[in-house]
Amino acid sequence: MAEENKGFFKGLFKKLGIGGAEEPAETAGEQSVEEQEQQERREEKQQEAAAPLQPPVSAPPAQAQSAQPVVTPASVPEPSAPAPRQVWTEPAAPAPAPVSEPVEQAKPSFFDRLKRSLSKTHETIIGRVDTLLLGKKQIDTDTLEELEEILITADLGVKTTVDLIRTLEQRLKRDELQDGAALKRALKEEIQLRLLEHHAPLVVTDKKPFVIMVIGVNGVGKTTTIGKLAARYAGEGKKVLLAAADTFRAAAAEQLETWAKRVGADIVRHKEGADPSAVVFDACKAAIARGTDVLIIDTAGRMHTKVNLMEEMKKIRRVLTREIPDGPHETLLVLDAATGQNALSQAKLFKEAADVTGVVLTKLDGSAKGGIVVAVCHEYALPVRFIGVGESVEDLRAFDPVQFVDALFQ
Ligand SMILES: Nc1nc2c(ncn2[C@@H]2O[C@H](COP(=O)(O)OP(=O)(O)OP(=O)(O)O)[C@@H](O)[C@H]2O)c(=O)[nH]1
Repeated sequence: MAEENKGFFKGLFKKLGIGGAEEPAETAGEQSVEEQEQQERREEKQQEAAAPLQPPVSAPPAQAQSAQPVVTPASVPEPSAPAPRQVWTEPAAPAPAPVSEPVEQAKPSFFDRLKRSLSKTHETIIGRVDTLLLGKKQIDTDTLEELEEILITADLGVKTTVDLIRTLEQRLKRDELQDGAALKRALKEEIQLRLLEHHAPLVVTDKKPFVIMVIGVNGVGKTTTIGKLAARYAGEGKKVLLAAADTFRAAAAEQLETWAKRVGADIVRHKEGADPSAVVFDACKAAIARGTDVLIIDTAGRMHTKVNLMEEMKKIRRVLTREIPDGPHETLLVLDAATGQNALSQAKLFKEAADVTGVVLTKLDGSAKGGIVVAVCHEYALPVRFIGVGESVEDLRAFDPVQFVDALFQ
């Protein structure tokens, strides 16, 4: 071996702390091919043994401490064994990417989720408005006429659209709509104003129990909404009782029971087909006796005519007010936003039949008909209390008109 190589190996093994046993055999002449191969294999093994000890440089400290896929003991070098350090001069191989380590993604904010949920509605309204305004140098009455058509077909409702266009015409006369951007700004402001006009969040007072009666046709998301509301109030430390007064479908009570267990609420339920009023009666008694804070009543939505609906509602109210004279404190109508104009007809029917005090619009996620929020609110002067943007508990949110319009226009 050349003299400088010997020096090099000596230095190397000294650094590795391996000692003379590992030193290449001192021979008078050159190493044999076999010896060289053995030497190379030894060095490769040393490098392999050293590599897993390299900390994954890219892993942030928090992750390194978090629950990681457990490394089986077999692959962990003995803690007492002197760990050979990797010092070989080969270009350092990048540390293996920690592919198996779950990278904690920052949860998108609710505003981002709302924006995503409204993306189809955004396309239906704002996308089409943008196309209309593309290259337009001047805003005139023709532009507003075309805008009117867009808004009506985007489920804002005829009454609300006509009202919006009239206001925009006045603003046009006042020279406030010089260009497309100004028109878009004005449209946003006017929609926001109409939503704010009737806006009122649901305030659960300290009446014991505070009674929320939930109504709406089947399939709109009533039971899911009740479960989410129960989770919200139970999360605030309130004692919640659910009344399964939708006795037409066994699965409805079961679904409610699952939610009750999940969120730690009480439930009163009868057999399938029982009288809904009897369930309400028992639930009221139980709520009073147990000192319940919030009593939420699920009702069936299978009354196809207004007369039936009114009769059923009257009966439930009669029983309820006998036990809790000022109840229900909130009659919450659940509407499926994805049904567009149907939701609007339901709002009309239920408002006349059931003294609705607030609305929940569910399934805004993935629907192109989110414009219905504006129509329900403005046309029927009903406050939208909550919106549903998905199936999980955190997907029911108190409605915020400013945030909603911002998310819609962005
Ligand atoms: N994507 C989405 N799905 C929802 C939302 N709210 C409810 N759902 C789903 O809509 C379906 C119907 O919901 P339910 O709560 O059973 O509706 P319901 O009005 O109680 O129906 P009945 O019990 O038949 O009267 C379920 O699959 C829910 O998970 C929402 O905001 N977004």
